[in-house]
Amino acid sequence: MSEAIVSIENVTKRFDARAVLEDISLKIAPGEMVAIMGSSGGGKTTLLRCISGLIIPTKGQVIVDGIDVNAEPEEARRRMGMVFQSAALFDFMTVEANVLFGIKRQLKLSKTEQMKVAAEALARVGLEGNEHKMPAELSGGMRKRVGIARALALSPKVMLYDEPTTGLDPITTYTIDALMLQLRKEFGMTSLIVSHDVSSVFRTADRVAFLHGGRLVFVGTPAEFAEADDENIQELVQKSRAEKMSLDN
Ligand SMILES: Nc1ncnc2c1ncn2[C@@H]1O[C@H](COP(=O)(O)OP(=O)(O)OP(=O)(O)O)[C@@H](O)[C@H]1O
Repeated sequence: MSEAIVSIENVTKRFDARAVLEDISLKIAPGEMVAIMGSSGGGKTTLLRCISGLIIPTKGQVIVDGIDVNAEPEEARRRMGMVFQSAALFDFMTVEANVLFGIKRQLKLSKTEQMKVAAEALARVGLEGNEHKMPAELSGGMRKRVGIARALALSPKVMLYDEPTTGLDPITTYTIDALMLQLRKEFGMTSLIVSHDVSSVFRTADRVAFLHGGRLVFVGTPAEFAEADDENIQELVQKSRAEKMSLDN
């Protein structure tokens, strides 16, 4: 693998005495799309939070673009864009104001330049012309797009997506998948995607990492994942096949 842009090194996280992550190591190459899947309570969100610096591992470290996330959290966070499950928009602000929020805080730009960066980010996610709408006026898919635009506006090298397609219908899911792939094609964006959605993962991910009980029990391509000899993985794959068949009929 070329030099990793994200390097998770022997990360253990305990809450009180309970280990929620146990000795996780994973290297992600620039431009790679890696899905983090797993059983409910397996530790996916906790791992994403350790990577983003929102929580500090009990042991081990995370290096993002050469920066130790625990030692220099602000510097590391500048390299990462976080897209939250609920999109986490401010409901009392317009779409444009939501995207401008991080730009104003993090980028030293004139007002005109700030507006230009926000407009470009909204255009990249296909939301031009929606600047003055309120979040309540948007569909679930559009809200996710605003969340992506807000992260994208700060030009991160790595995007962290927490369940980007949960709660979306299959067609909207498809458009969000296409958008994540487009960002890789255009900017070589590295992505870590926490997901439960096997179909979406198969469309987008280069590799799948599967967490069970806080341990990384599988890392491999989607094709290897589909054939993996692990009962929790097979349960998920079979469930997804059954859902797909019922949708097709
Ligand atoms: N701040 C916390 N304090 C104590 N326990 C926590 C905390 N955050 C998470 N946990 C526990 O850690 C375990 C893993 O949680 P996590 O949210 O990372 O799992 P997950 O794989 O994302 O689950 P799900 O798919 O259900 O969202 C759970 O048992 C959870 O209760």
